[in-house]
Amino acid sequence: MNPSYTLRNKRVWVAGHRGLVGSAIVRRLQSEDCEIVTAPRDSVDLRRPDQLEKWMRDVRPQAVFLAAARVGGIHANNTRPAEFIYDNLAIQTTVVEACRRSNVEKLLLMGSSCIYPRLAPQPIPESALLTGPLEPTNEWYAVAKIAGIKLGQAYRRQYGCDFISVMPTNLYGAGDNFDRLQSHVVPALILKAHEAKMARAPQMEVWGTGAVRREFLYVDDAADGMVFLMKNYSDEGIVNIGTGRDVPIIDLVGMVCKVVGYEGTLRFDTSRPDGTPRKVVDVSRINALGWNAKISLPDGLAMTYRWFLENVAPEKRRVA
Ligand SMILES: NC(=O)C1=CN([C@@H]2O[C@H](COP(=O)(O)OP(=O)(O)OC[C@H]3O[C@@H](n4cnc5c(N)ncnc54)[C@H](OP(=O)(O)O)[C@@H]3O)[C@@H](O)[C@H]2O)C=CC1
Ligand SMILES: C[C@H]1O[C@H](OP(=O)(O)OP(=O)(O)OC[C@H]2O[C@@H](n3cnc4c(=O)[nH]c(N)nc43)[C@H](O)[C@@H]2O)[C@@H](O)[C@@H](O)C1=O
Repeated sequence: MNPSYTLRNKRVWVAGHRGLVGSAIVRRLQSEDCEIVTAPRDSVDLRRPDQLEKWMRDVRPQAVFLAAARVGGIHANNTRPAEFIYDNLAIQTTVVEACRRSNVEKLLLMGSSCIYPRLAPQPIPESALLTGPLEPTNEWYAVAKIAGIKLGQAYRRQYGCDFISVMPTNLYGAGDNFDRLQSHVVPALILKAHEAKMARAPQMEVWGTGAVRREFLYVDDAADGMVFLMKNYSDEGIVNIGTGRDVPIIDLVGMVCKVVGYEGTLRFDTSRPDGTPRKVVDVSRINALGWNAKISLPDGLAMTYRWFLENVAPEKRRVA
C-alpha cells in the first residue's frame, strides 16, 4: 500500500477531540488544509455501534485519528480494571468496524507503551510485543490495547483497510487530566506541588519509591508525530513514538518543583504502587521514517504548568 497519504481537502475525524491527545491533534491539524470533524459526545457514545454508524453515514469522514479511550494513571488502571478493559475494547471494536463499513481511507489507532512486557528490554523495541508477562497494575488496559493492534492488523489483512497503530510513551501537556487520583504522574505532581506552594506546606507527597524510570513525550510532539505517520506510514507493524530518553521519578519531581517554585521536602508514600521499573521506547523506527521529538522535558513542564495556571489552578476557578 502506498505509504504517502494526503490530508488536503479531506474530512478528518478526531475521535476523543476534547482529550489530552485529541485536542492536541485538533491544534496540529489547524496547519493542514483539511476539514476537521468531531462527534458530539452527548449523542455519540463510541461504545455504541448504532449511534456511531448513524453519525458516520451523515458525516462520512475520510481519515480518522482514534484518540478516544478510557485513560488514567496507575491508580485508575489498578482500581478500575473492568472499565479499562471493557470501554477500550468496546470503543476500538466499534470504531474499527464502523470505519470499514464507511470505507474510511485511513485510520490511526493508538496503543501505549504499557502494552509491552513488564521486564521488556530497554529501550523497548516494537518486536518485544507479547514476549513476556504484562505489568499487573495496567494489564487490563494493556490487553485491550493489544486487541486494538490486532484488530487493525486483521482488518488490513482481510479487508485491505489502511489502518495503522502507534505506541505512544507516557504523554503530558496542555489539556491533561489533573484529577488528584485518576491522573498520570506529571499532572498529579504539578497539582500537588502547586497546592503545597500556595498553602506554604513544608512537605508534598509523592507516590511509590521515586526510583522507577519513565519517558515523557509532550503531547504536541505526539500529535505532530501522529500526523506524520498518517501521511507517511502504511503497514501492519506497530510504531513507537517517544523521546527515547527516560528519567527517574525522583528527578521528575525535582524538575516539577523547580518549574512550580516549590521548595519543601518530599514524603514518599510507598503504599502506592511503583508500577513497571522502567519504560522507555526504542524510537529508531519512527526516527528512520523521518520524525523526531523536539520538545524537551523542562520546556514541556513549563508549558504544562502555564496551561494549568490558566485553566485549572484552584484559585483560578475561585476567581472565575
Ligand atoms: N495520556 C497518556 O499518557 C497516553 C495516552 N495514550 C493513548 O492516547 C489516547 C488518548 O489518550 P488521552 O488523550 O490521554 O485520554 P483523555 O482521557 O485525555 O481523552 C480521552 C477522550 O476519549 C473520550 N471518550 C472516552 N470514552 C468515550 C466514549 N465512550 N465515547 C466517546 N468518547 C469517549 C473522552 O471524552 P470525555 O472527555 O467526554 O470523557 C476524552 O475526550 C488513548 O488511546 C490512550 O490510550 C497512549 C499512551 C500514553
Ligand atoms: C502511560 C501509561 O501510564 C500508566 O502507567 P505509569 O507510567 O505507571 O503511570 P503513572 O504516570 O500514573 O505513574 C508513573 C510513576 O509515577 C509515580 N507517581 C509518583 N507520584 C504520583 C502521583 O501523584 N500520581 C501518579 N499517577 N503517579 C505518581 C507512580 O507511582 C509510578 O511509579 C498506565 O497505567 C497506562 O495508563 C499507561 O499507558
